[in-house]
Amino acid sequence: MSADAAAQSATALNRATLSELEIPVPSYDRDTLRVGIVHIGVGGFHRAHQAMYLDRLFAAGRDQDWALCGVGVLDADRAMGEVLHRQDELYTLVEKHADGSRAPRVIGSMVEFLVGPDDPEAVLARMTDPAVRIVSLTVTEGGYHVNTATGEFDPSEAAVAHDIASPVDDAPTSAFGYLVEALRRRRADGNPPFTVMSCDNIAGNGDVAHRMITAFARLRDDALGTDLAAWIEREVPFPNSMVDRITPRTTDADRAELAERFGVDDGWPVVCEPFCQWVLEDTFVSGRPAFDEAGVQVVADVEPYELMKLRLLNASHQAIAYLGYLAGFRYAHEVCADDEFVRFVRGYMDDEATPTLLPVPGVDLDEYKSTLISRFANPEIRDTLARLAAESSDRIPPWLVPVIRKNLENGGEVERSALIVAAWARYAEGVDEDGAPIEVVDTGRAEDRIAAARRYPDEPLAFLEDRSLFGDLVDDERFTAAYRRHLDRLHTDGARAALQAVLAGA
Ligand SMILES: NC(=O)c1ccc[n+]([C@@H]2O[C@H](COP(=O)([O-])OP(=O)(O)OC[C@H]3O[C@@H](n4cnc5c(N)ncnc54)[C@H](O)[C@@H]3O)[C@@H](O)[C@H]2O)c1
Ligand SMILES: O=P(O)(O)OC[C@@H](O)[C@@H](O)[C@H](O)[C@H](O)CO
Repeated sequence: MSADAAAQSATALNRATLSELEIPVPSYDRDTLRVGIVHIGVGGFHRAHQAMYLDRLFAAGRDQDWALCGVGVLDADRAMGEVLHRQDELYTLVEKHADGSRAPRVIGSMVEFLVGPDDPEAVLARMTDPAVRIVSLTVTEGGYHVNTATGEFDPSEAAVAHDIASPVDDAPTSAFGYLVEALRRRRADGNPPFTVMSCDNIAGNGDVAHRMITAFARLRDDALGTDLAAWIEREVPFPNSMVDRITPRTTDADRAELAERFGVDDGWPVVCEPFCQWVLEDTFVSGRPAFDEAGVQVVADVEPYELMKLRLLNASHQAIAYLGYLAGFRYAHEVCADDEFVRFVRGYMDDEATPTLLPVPGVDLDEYKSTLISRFANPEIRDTLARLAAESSDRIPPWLVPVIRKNLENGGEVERSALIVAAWARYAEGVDEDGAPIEVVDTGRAEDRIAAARRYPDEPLAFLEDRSLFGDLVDDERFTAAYRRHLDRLHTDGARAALQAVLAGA
């Protein structure tokens, strides 16, 4: 049967067709689930992670009053809304194993999806329902509006600026706008607040959410003459968490494969690696699902785990992304099939990232790092370097710059980190080693990064001069010497030679 024919004969996923499917489907009665969590930012990751853990709990007959209502606050989220509405909020999660096998399963833990721009009052009504006790977030690093130079709240984005100044009756347009207006209404109604549970890749994600959301509320208090910020500060918990599961963007090939191999016609399945981890701090105002019974590690202090993950996994993704792209690769697994790149990444992990970590209870770091390399090398995941190289200004400053600063303070090594930063600068020029254009994706920063990168060679440190991204790294002679040497080599000899020089200790 041709791919087209297979797709046409596949069964469209929705509640009426569940019993016809030949893959695992929810074994629980979704009609008895009740919404207890609103999640803002329903992309691939949330659907591969938190929604999957809840599906596991429901399948075990637990906690049926903690079902999910997904919310999108951006116009772009309409596309997800259309697919999920058509499919009764069901979707397929496909785990891709390195041996080519697949573990697909229909996830049923989301029972409602609301698009903010279409019906803001419906979103607020759900968020103010006392049955909702958690609002969770995956709104990307940029969604927290942190000024990377000062670490303070940056109110300049249009949607946020609108929500700070608008009258109470105006519809919110940003995630923070919805959160703070819902909390205001709950307090006015005499109801307890909800817990705000960030699941983004940010060190101290709960603490950052806490500081940014209260700063937003303070500015709104100033505009409206209210006193909500102090109440939020006092009453709303913001647990920290470390979240992990490599979830690439869904492609048409993924949709076609699901139809051909498993007979399921799903408009927006999620594909991911088999590995999954969630380490969560136990601070909730009105309870939580028994996440720990679904495999979540509930701990008192998340910090050692999140530093380990962000500095070993996410910063290594940055190492792979720019150098790998410039060397001609397009996928993470291709880079990790190359011995020189693997030695480089492992060297960064061992000699630069690891000395900056805290002791991590119960984790063998050597094994963790080896597992990371094999996860990156899974050829079935097909994680694109373009995904890993996007939004660099939100990623290098929080993940790699703290490693560099710590090593500079302690006399530690910075050679590999300096090459990673130089490779970002070279990549940001927007032209690859064959003269082909590179699409530099860096929301709100791309133009400025490209312009700074292109000031090379006249001003070799121009890219580093932005203190909002790099702090005072540009003033450190040891770092700038390494950075300049690597940047020169990237231009004269290319990414592979620059990497080989570091491996050779040159
Ligand atoms: N994909 C992964 O491998 C992975 C793994 C661990 C953690 N994460 C975390 O999850 C986040 C999302 O990743 P994804 O793969 O789901 O991406 P995605 O592009 O599939 O989805 C992103 C979601 O965030 C929403 N969003 C983006 N900017 C927003 C903003 N300013 N305000 C409100 N909503 C906003 C989008 O509408 C969308 O629903 C990442 O940025 C990261 O912090 C991702
Ligand atoms: O999703 P981001 O923007 O936080 O970062 C890109 C990747 O490093 C990230 O998505 C990883 O795949 C993920 O953190 C693995 O758990």
